[in-house]
Amino acid sequence: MSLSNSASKLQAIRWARPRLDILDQLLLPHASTYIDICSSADGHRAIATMQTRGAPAIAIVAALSLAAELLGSSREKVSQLNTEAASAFIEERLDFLATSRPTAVNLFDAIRKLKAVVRNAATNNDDVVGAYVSAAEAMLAADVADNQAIGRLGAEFIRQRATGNELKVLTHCNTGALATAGHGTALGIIRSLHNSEKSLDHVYFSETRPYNQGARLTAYELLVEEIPATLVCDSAVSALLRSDPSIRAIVVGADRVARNGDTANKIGTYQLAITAKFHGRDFIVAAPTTSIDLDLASGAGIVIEERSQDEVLTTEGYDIESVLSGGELKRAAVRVAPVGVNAWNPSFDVTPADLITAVVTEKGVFVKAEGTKEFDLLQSLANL
Ligand SMILES: CSC[C@H]1O[C@H](OP(=O)(O)O)[C@H](O)[C@@H]1O
Repeated sequence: MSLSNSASKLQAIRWARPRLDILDQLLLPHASTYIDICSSADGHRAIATMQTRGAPAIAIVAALSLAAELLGSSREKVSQLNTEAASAFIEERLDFLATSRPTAVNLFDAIRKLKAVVRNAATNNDDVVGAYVSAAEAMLAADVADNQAIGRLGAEFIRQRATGNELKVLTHCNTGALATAGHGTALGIIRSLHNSEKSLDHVYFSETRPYNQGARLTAYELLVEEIPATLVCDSAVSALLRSDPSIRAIVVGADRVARNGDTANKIGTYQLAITAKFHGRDFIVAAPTTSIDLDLASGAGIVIEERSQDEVLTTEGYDIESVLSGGELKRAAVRVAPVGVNAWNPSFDVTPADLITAVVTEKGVFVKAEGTKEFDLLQSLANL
């Protein structure tokens, strides 16, 4: 069964039952190479090494990696188990996949839902593998639909609030087709703005040190989509906002949104929210409801992934000679900071709800009640 999940020219995840391929994002933008993911072990490794990344994509690759395994290498073994043992095997594999990265809630939301599907199938003595694979495939399709809804709703929201003749926005990290099953969240809003009556004049995007999701991945997506855009250093954003009043909004993704709207996202997001507030610009979080953690009252409890100090002490690039000569693409880490210096390298930070203008989901655009500093996303979703 082949599912078309591309809502843009780029497709980070390719699923054609029983085969899963992902775009190796460690090699982008200089090489576009798909790699086979045949098992939950392959899926775990691809997520942990960030060959695939982005909150929604992490969940979908995890789910489909186990589907590929159940239809492939583990098919024979699982077929000889009774329903209860097969269900237990699937749950054990899902618990393993849950250890791949800690911050994006989408992974844990997907695992919770998939376990419920399998337990239900086991209770009814149904085909647990078939039920699992169908549920994982449904997540792939749902994410594309969610992102297109986020794009449409977010674009409408920004256009309604835009003043002046020009509309420009800024985004951080990568939240596009490379971070999801297609179209994207924050970058999905930008795609929708660009595609609708060409109402978007320009996009600025930050390099997003130290992993450079912006300079490598968002740059690649915007070039492929031919969206007029300019790359800026993370440290240049405040000066840019001060110099260009037509930048009306900063739009970012999310890895985990708490009930009150506090949002964990790529490191650097918090200071973007501060500068947006100072310069009187909207700060918009784009996130599917699979990124909202309703069990979390605020952002205080969000686990922030710490990555190696090396990412800060060096600058990751590519052996440009081998790139230019068409040779094997090699990533090259050039040491910048002196040996012996310490570094602090959290992969995410938490932006307080007070600094967020709106949370755009596939189910609606949520804003804070007049005079309040926090959202009530539980109530907002319940009121739909
Ligand atoms: C829609 S992707 C959400 C989120 O994921 C990215 O993190 P990473 O590249 O480390 O997986 C970034 O925080 C995006 O905003």
